[in-house]
Amino acid sequence: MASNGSLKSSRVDISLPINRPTEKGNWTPELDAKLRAQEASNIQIKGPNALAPEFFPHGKRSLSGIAVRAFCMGWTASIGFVLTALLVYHGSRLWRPCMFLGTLSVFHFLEFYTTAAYNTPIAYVASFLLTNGSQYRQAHTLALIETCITSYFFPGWLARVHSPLIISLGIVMIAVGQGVRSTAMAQAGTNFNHTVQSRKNDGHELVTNGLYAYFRHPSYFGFFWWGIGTQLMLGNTVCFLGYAGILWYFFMKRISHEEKHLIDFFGDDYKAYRARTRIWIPFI
Ligand SMILES: C[S@@+](CC[C@H](N)C(=O)[O-])C[C@H]1O[C@@H](n2cnc3c(N)ncnc32)[C@H](O)[C@@H]1O
Repeated sequence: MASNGSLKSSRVDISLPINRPTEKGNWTPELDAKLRAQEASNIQIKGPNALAPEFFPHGKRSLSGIAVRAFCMGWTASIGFVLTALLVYHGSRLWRPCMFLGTLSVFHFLEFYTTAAYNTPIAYVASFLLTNGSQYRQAHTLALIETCITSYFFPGWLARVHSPLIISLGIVMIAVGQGVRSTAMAQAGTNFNHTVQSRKNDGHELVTNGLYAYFRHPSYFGFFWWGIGTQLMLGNTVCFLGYAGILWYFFMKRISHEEKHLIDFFGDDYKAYRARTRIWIPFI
């Protein structure tokens, strides 16, 4: 590759796999060509051949940035779960923060993985959802602090309120929530976007099959119960109440906003879909 900085010389030959899922039903040769062109133009290159930032209108796709994050997620999850097993085996209460870090790493890895596998053109560094707003980071930091404090300083109290039944319930909620969310992202494919769309994109189709036949917002259902499950697993009382309240309020607002746009996009089809499905988050 020449280093004169011209756009032509900075072209890289990439052939990231774009799923051509005939089962998604909305795949046309035109859409395929458009997505491939978009993908090719959104690879971020560093150094003298770098494209200007305006070539990345939807966020960065730094391949090195993605590789580093995936590597860190893998290591954190592995160390977190191995330490959890060792600490539980030795009767230490400090398995909780390790398990939390492992669970968070799996969640953020799967956010990127499902996007990359089922909606390749919009798989950017941001798809890990690590920069999901300061309140999101604060919530997880507070949960980590609460579980460290209660595990270390209040073992007697924790032993009374945090029974194996509650821990098991939390783990089941995490597994179900994570499974539903990742499956929904896979089934919605190119119709799924981490950012609520206010304009209908070409090829955006109403998804009403798979999990969407039973849940109107399966990825939100999954995240809501996953989040509450993490706090049950950790034995956090303050953050359990905080997560439940904040997540409920957040999804209540978001769903009402998202559905207004979906009615604009799909009209009576969405109204009929809305009438026959439930969200399965209490009081929403
Ligand atoms: C973060 S995704 C969440 C999707 C859905 N609310 C869920 O929980 O699985 C947000 C995007 O999905 C789109 N979306 C939501 N429900 C949809 C459906 N049933 N069919 C197609 N697109 C949908 C919205 O237009 C929005 O841009």
